[in-house]
Order: sequence, then structure tokens, then C-alpha cells
Amino acid sequence: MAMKLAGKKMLLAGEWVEREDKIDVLNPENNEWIDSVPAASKKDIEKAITLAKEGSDIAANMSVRERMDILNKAASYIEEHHEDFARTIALEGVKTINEARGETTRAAETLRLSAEEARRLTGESVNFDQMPGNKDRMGYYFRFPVGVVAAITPFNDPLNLVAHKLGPAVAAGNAIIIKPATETPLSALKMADAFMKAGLPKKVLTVITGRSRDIGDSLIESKDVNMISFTGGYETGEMISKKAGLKKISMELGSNSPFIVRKDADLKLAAAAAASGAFAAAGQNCLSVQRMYVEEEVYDSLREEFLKHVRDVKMGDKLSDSSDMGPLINEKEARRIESWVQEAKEQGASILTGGVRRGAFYEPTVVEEAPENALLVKEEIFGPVVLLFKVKDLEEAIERSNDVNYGLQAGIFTNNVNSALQAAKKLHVGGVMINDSSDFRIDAMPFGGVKGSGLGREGVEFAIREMSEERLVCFKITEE
Ligand SMILES: NC(=O)c1ccc[n+]([C@@H]2O[C@H](COP(=O)([O-])OP(=O)(O)OC[C@H]3O[C@@H](n4cnc5c(N)ncnc54)[C@H](O)[C@@H]3O)[C@@H](O)[C@H]2O)c1
Ligand SMILES: O=C[C@H](O)CS(=O)(=O)O
Repeated sequence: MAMKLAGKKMLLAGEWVEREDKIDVLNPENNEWIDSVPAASKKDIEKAITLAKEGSDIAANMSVRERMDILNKAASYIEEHHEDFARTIALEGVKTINEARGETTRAAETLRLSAEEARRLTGESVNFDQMPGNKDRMGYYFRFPVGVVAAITPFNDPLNLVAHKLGPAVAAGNAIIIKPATETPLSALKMADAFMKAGLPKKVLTVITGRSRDIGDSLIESKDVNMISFTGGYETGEMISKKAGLKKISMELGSNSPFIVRKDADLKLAAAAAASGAFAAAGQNCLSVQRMYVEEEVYDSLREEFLKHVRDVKMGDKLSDSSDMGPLINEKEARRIESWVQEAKEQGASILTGGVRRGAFYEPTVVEEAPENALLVKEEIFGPVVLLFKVKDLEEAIERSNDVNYGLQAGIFTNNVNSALQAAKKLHVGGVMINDSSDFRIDAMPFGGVKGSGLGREGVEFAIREMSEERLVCFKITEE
């Protein structure tokens, strides 16, 4: 079913353009055609960068009020067309309609937060006379935009993760070139339409669609791009950071989130939180619960409670209100997960539930005692598979939690404040959730990871800071 506007055209410095060379957007659930979008050429990228440079001057000269008004108008447009945005997310991506509705609400909120934070893009005075001989100096620093931001976004949150780039970029006074995931470009194009209708000056925004190999290098290597804001997998992020050269980069990468359950935990709450955190977006979620470390005294009880929740997850048609979980982004990813589970099983792991693939769908699956060197344990599964492990104490749980090359967020269930503080202190991650799963985020909080999970922080205020720089001004006062 062709979507309104969204596809067929991409936005090149505020102008909607078509191209002979197109890419089909398919519904992952059934491979049905939804729409087609232009495949941008290297020439398109070069033109986009040239016009974005002009756009960066326009954006920098917009008043804070103008930026705020545009951001709030774009948010209002999304709210007024909420179901249309949600259906686009659900059709092109992996989310059920209810999950997509949640993302749409968050995306509008992310833009409103960006408007709010535009007010706070300030500097402060500097006391130069803290150093001897500077009594005749006074001054301050202020923040200015980096210029041109190239934003590259993943398939799993095709609207809100674009908002987390576009909102802060506009708030900080930058021009931005967005390259959405090849699989899910329509939501980004719809958001761009919202900004055009909100009055964003044309040259400030480009959304290019197409094949990464045709777009990537020209965008990443250009010296006229001042910052790359990337969200995606570790391997892609590492490749981009090597090619980027001397420019600001922000990397929001993969994860392999641990979930610790202490013997004093509320097991019913823990089991429910783990199931919710593991199967949202069919596990295609950077914060997905992947490894559960449960103290041996409560392991059997927690496992029983958890399995009840997992078996209640309804996998099915994304557009059905009764579906809890949709498909993987394509059958190839579902087969990858199927092979990883098979590998662990051949190495002695037990499949407690699930483990069945149908096309791009893979059932909610729980694997017990997978060997430490299995792909399921060391890599990011990015699918509806959770690993259960028994541990003897908190120390073992923390040590094993840290024993991967990822560190985005972790969750721990305990009613002991010392255990919570130990976890907060010793888990090598960007965020520790106490009595919540790793899958917790509000769009205002600092968000990002360590190790292979990324560089820098998003969350609106923090992204704005990354997309701007300080400039110092110092007055030397001379006698009249
Ligand atoms: N940390 C976070 O905030 C966060 C949020 C969402 C997803 N993710 C991560 O993203 C990954 C899943 O998303 P994905 O499969 O879309 O990731 P991906 O790395 O395959 O693709 C991400 C983006 O990079 C583009 N890309 C791929 N190769 C490129 C190249 N050579 N040059 C330029 N662009 C290129 C893709 O087209 C897409 O737009 C997972 O690892 C997940 O953990 C992280
Ligand atoms: O997939 C990773 C997302 O950033 C998590 S959330 O949807 O923003 O909470």
C-alpha cells in the first residue's frame, strides 16, 4: 500500500526530488512492496553538501525563537498526524502498531525537548583574575553551531532516532544531512515534510535515500561536513570513524545488555521487566535484555515466572492491536539468529521455549546456560532471544556482565541498597537501571555507552552540546 507523500521523492536542500534509480521499500513481514524512494548518486551527495554549507550560515543566523517555533510546529504536525506516522513506522519497520504509536509520541516529545533546550544553549562568564596579573581582564564564552551535521540512522526506531539528530541539530543552529536506514526511509521523509511545513529554511535540511555504498564515503569523508552523528552497529560505526578524518563524531552503537537478579529481588517484577525489555521490537532494540544473571537461590523460581511471561508474548501481524511482537527486519536476520541458537544448542545449551523461525518471524526464545564463547553470549543478538545464567553471587554477576565488548545499559533487581550501589559503581556501562531492565530511557536523559557501544552521549541536551562548540571572549580593560 503506497504511503502518502513519504516515498518516491527525497529532500535535497528543501526541494523534493525524484530519481530514475529507485529502491523499493518492503514490508519485512511479507516482503510486500510499500513504496519506492530515489537512490541518491554521488553527485546528489556533493550537491547536498554544497547547499548544506550555505544552509549552515542560514541556520546559525536563525534566532533561538525561530528555531523553537519551527521545532514546536513540527512536533504539533506529528501529533496531528499521529496515526499516519505510526502506520508508516509499523509498515516499513519491525514494530507492531502499538509499539509504533509509542515511538511516534516520543518523537514529537523529542522535538519539543529540542525547542526547550534551544533556550538553554548558553555560555557563562570566566574569572580570568583567578590567575595573578589578570585583574584587568573579564569575559565569557558562548556556544556556536558546528556547521554541517551528517546524521546516519538505523532501521529499528526510524522516526524517534531521526528526531534525536534533527531536533538537536536545528536547536543548535546547524544544517543537517540525514541518511536514514535503507530499509526504513519513509518515516524520516515524513519527518522532513513536517519540518518543511513548519517553515524550516530549505537549505538547512536534506534527507537522502539510497544505498549506503553510494552515499557513505562522500558524506563521511567530506571536509565540508563538520560532524558525523551515527547510530547503528559497531562494525559500521568503526568503519565510519576510520574514514571520517578530523571531524566531530558521535557514535551510538550496539549492545549486549545484562540483567542481574539478586536473591532478595521481587521476582514477579523482575520477570515481567525482563520479558518486556527482551521482546520489544522483537529484540531489535539497542537496550534489549540479552543476558540474565540470576543468583542460584532464586534461579528456578525466576525462570518459571519469566517463562510464563515469555509464553504470553503474542507474535503476529504488526498492524494488529493484539500483536505484542513483529518480525525481524528481514528473513536473512531471522536465519542468522536461528543459526546462532543452533550453534549454542550444539555446544550444550538448552532451548527452554521458542527457537522456531517462520520467514522473517522468530519466536520469543529463552536459552539456558549457553557456553561463554557462543556468538549468542559475546555478540549483540539484536533479536528475540534471551540467555539465562545461574550465578553464585553479585560479584560473579557483575564480572560476567562486564565480560563483553559492549557497555550501553544494564539492569539489576535487588532490594539491597549496597548491591545497587555496587552495581552502579562496577558495571562498565553508560547507564545502570535499579529495579528496571536495561530497556529504560526517557529522551531527555544522557544516553550512550562505553567500549563497543559508542562514543559521546545523546539525549537532547547532550546531543545539542555535541553539535555545538564553545567560543571564548576576553576583554582586556585599558585605562581611559
Ligand atoms: N546506541 C543506540 O542508541 C542505538 C540505537 C538504535 C540502534 N542501534 C544499533 O544499530 C544496529 C541496528 O541498526 P542497523 O542494522 O540499521 O545498523 P547498521 O550499522 O547496519 O546501519 C546503520 C546505518 O548506517 C548505514 N550504513 C551502513 N553501512 C554504511 C556505510 N558503509 N556508509 C554509510 N552508511 C552506512 C545504514 O544504511 C544505516 O542507515 C544495532 O547494532 C543496534 O544496537 C544503536
Ligand atoms: O534501539 C535503541 C534505542 O535508542 C532505544 S529507545 O527506543 O530510544 O529507547
